[in-house]
Amino acid sequence: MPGPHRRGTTSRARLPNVVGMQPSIEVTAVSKRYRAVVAVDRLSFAVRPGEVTGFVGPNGAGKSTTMRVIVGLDTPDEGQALVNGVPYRSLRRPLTQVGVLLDASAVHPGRSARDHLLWLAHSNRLGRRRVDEVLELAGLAAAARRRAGGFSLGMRQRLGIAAALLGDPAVLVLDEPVNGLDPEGIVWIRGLLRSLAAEGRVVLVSSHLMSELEDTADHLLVVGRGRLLADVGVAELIERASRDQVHVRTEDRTAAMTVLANAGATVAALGADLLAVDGLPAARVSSALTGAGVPFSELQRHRASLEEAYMDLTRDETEFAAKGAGA
Ligand SMILES: Nc1ncnc2c1ncn2[C@@H]1O[C@H](COP(=O)(O)OP(=O)(O)OP(=O)(O)O)[C@@H](O)[C@H]1O
Repeated sequence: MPGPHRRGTTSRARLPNVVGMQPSIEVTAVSKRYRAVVAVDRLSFAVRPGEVTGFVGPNGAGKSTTMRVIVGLDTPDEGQALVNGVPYRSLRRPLTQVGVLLDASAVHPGRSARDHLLWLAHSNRLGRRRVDEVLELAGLAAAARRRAGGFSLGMRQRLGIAAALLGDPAVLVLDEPVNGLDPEGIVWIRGLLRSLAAEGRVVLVSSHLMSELEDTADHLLVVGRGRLLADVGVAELIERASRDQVHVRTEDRTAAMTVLANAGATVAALGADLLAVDGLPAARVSSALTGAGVPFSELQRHRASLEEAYMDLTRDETEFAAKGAGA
């Protein structure tokens, strides 16, 4: 069984690898084209330490391409990406500075999980003890000697995360780490990401699961068609999307709709006895209904979910949406 993440990822008290400066990722005016496709379009952002930053956007928005540029696997046509102030390719012993999970299947299928990590550790002059630590941390200790080729998707993800943590890096770039994890694994990765950030690390994590990020991320970078749509705190984005919508429960829906429309609100029915009211603060909704003698049992300001906030933001940017979806 996977072990819980109990006490951070390192026995060291402070981050050892970025002396005299904060760890960072800085992307400046990066563009990347593949023939006719503009995958990334003059994208600029900086990722702050001490927070989990979610990297989100519709399919094909350019997230993986951007992450590949950050870790030197793709060369941008324009612009630059710096990690801890330098291009990734000029880092010495990169595993000790940047932990990367991009493609969890990129493991020699005939090698055991432990041998895979030993090989990586050796290439970066890291000790064997750390290999056993990260196997334990990722819940793979019991499977350490099994061939990685026989691993499930979730186990491969765990192995990829173990590899990313091997060098105790101050910067983490994780593409869809939740992919394939079971519910226990999802809880585990959530705790792991939060504690990595709490230790002052830079944690950039792409995901399609807004519900996951709502519980995990502090900040969001939203991209669409290669461009930056938002660079915003999760709380602020939800607050913005919540607008001033008020939900009212009433037995007399028709009368309530008439009264509120006459008071200047836009009203939509959400259910037999539930209304969504836009354009009127809660106090005015209450006084209008009370004044007209329309009974109601509940009245509360609606808090948008991160999913709703995200859908608002990306509605026009979805390149591969199913025809008719959301219409
Ligand atoms: N090696 C490549 N060759 C050609 N086109 C590519 C290549 N890699 C990415 N693209 C294209 O670039 C665009 C951005 O792709 P990318 O994989 O970066 O998006 P993404 O946001 O990670 O998508 P998803 O959420 O589906 O993983 C897409 O149109 C994709 O088809």
